[in-house]
Amino acid sequence: MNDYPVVLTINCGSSSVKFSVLDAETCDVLLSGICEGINTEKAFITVNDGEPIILAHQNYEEALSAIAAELEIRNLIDSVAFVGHRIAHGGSLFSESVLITDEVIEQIRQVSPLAPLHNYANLHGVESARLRFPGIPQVAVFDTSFHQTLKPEAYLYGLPYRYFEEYGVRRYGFHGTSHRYVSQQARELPGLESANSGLVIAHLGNGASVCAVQNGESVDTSMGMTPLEGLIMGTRCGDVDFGAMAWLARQTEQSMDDLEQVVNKESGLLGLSGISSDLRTLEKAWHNGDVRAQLAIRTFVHRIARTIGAHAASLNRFDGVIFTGGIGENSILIRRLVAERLRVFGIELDIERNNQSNRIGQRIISSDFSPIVCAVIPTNEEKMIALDALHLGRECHIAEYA
Ligand SMILES: Nc1ncnc2c1ncn2[C@@H]1O[C@H](COP(=O)(O)OP(=O)(O)O)[C@@H](O)[C@H]1O
Ligand SMILES: CCC(=O)OP(=O)(O)O
Ligand SMILES: [Mg+2]
Repeated sequence: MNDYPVVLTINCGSSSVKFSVLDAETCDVLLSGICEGINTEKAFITVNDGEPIILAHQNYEEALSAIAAELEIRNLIDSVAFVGHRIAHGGSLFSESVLITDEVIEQIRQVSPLAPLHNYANLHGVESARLRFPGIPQVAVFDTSFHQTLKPEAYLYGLPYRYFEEYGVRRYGFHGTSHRYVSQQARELPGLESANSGLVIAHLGNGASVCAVQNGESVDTSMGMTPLEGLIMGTRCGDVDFGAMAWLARQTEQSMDDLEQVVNKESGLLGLSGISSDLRTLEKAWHNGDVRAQLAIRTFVHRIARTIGAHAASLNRFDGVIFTGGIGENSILIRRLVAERLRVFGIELDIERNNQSNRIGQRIISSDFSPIVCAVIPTNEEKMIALDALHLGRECHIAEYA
């Protein structure tokens, strides 16, 4: 290991690659950035909230090359001692983070058809990083791990039980690294300090899910066997009546593969609005009076509020609603509209608190009279990934020198 080791975290999302470089001793963030607009018409990299730089190509390979170039400029490339990767789906093979080996890569590949928008992107990140940092311990941190505490009544579908027994058809849940981080951070907020608390966390990004956390453990979540179930997302439809899909298949003679493409890539905010999957674009259109953008946003909000309400019923007590993810952290409009739909719980936002910028970090946004605390907690999946990478990576170094 070199004198000033750092850990590089790579989080390949469905439309972005987030990365961070953390000091391995102090866990201070030395550098962080994001490549956005992957698989869209314009991709760019932003480092340390600086000016965005346009990328020549809008794919993951280009994003990873740009990240490596930024490390080189800052003489950090040779200091990388551990790499941590976000992997969306670990299936039933992985219930916790693991050191990446050829066998682990093969196992991740096996479950990848269950999260096609993510796991293949995640594996791209793993393969590029292994080439670039040979011999450096690389660790996989799974979105599904935090939800291993779900009870059968929360993870089973109402299908014949033999499909679970013979084919492993069950709900797994995702965004677990984010829900884990946010639920830990929530204990720093007034009113939510108790270890005995019930939270509903809404991770609203391009992918979106709700999680019910009782006493620090995930007890229910809106995504299922794949990251398609639950909320309406950027391009994913979320819950849809299977009967409707069967009817559509017969009417339009589309194959299962065609429809899988429709529900994953052509639906959600994009499909409803016909404009964009990006909420920033839709908010502008909303303010310009675009009817389809307004319909898409209202439908998105309806589903979020309904799902938060349903998840409250999975808790023993209901203390807080926490917003996180790109939309949850930044969209004043979405938080306001969701909270208006949750008045049935007595929830009341404070307008000024809700209007505060995400730059101030975690904050309460409910009024002092709200019986349920509402808050925004900026997620930090990178920190959780780095901590797991450090832990497992150090064990690996110790074993090497033993
Ligand atoms: N200032 C903002 N106002 C409203 N929406 C925002 C803002 N910043 C980001 N978003 C939205 O956040 C979403 C991306 O969330 P993010 O969590 O980064 O996605 P991913 O799932 O790719 O990790 C996009 O819909 C984007 O429009
Ligand atoms: C796999 C869960 C998910 O939807 O991730 P994303 O928010 O990065 O798209
Ligand atoms: Mg994300």
